[in-house]
Amino acid sequence: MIVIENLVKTYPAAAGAGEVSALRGIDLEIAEGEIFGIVGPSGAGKSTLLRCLNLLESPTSGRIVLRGDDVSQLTGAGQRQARRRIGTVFQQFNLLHSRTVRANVEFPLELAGLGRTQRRARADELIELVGLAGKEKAFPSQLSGGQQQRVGIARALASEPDVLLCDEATSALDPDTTDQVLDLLAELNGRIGVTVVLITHELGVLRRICTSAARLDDGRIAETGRILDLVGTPGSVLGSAIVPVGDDPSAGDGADTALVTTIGDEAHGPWLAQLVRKLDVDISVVGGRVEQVAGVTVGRLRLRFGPDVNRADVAAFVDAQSGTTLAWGEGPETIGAVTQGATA
Ligand SMILES: Nc1ncnc2c1ncn2[C@@H]1O[C@H](COP(=O)(O)OP(=O)(O)OP(=O)(O)O)[C@@H](O)[C@H]1O
Repeated sequence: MIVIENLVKTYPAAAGAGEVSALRGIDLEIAEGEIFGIVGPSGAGKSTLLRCLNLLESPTSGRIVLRGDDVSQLTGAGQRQARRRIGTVFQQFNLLHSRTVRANVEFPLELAGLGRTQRRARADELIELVGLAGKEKAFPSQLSGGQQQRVGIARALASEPDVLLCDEATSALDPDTTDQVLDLLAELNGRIGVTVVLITHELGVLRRICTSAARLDDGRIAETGRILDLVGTPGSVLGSAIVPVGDDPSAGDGADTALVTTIGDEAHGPWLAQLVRKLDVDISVVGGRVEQVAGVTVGRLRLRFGPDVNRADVAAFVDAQSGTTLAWGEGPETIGAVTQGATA
């Protein structure tokens, strides 16, 4: 659906002091029907990437290919047409306050030159789709934040885009409303098949609805993959952040420690008791967490082993369990400046 090739964006620095490299060569593929999360610390380049994707900003070099068409070098009418293929949902909703809900949703259709009857029919259909039937004549100030964001989503869908780009779309909402809006995005993805790309600093967003994700760091893609693959990859910073177990209270005392990750219901059998019985080892559990990730139960345990543990035997035992991976040591660095979020 979207192929980004060696995307570079450089800005002139303030007071003519050289250049700022916001994107340093991004390569990324987003498949049709994905809910794709892009995370990273402040200044990593998330907003710049989003502005390049919705064609508000021209890349310095590189390509953005949308369903086979290079959209990064377009200008004028071609660019305006391509913009309609990408709907954007904004953090602060960006609604027109003097217009009703219906008129807000109709706005992009007006710009596209659609007739009144068609506009109204399409707007009302979208308003119903986002769960706001009956609110057509309300003004944004008469709606809650979550309802306003539903209007923002309906408006972004008005021109039947290939992709819905969400720019921190739930950051201004409370945790319950965040969950409702995320669930709506997942429902729309399932019902109308729209590909969703979410820029976020909330790991809870990735856990709740994303199928794949990328971590941006200093203008580069530091890692990317299917969410459950990242979670099951020992050493994945993003995987560790999605299911964190906290710091090891006994770190640095020389004991053998390991992180064991279990993915899926099959993996949640009594493997720990069996491990202790089979290898006759002493194990302390010094951290743990169970989360629903992309609708699947994921568990992570931090284990501390007694002296003289045979690592090869433990690794062989864990390897033989389905959906289970093991990584020796305390785990990767934390992601930094990304919040866990209240959402499940
Ligand atoms: N218009 C601009 N002019 C100059 N530098 C810019 C401009 N926009 C962004 N930058 C710089 O590019 C880098 C990436 O910024 P960007 O806003 O894309 O990061 P971000 O990951 O979205 O951060 P945040 O999470 O804080 O919004 C930063 O160093 C920023 O200062």
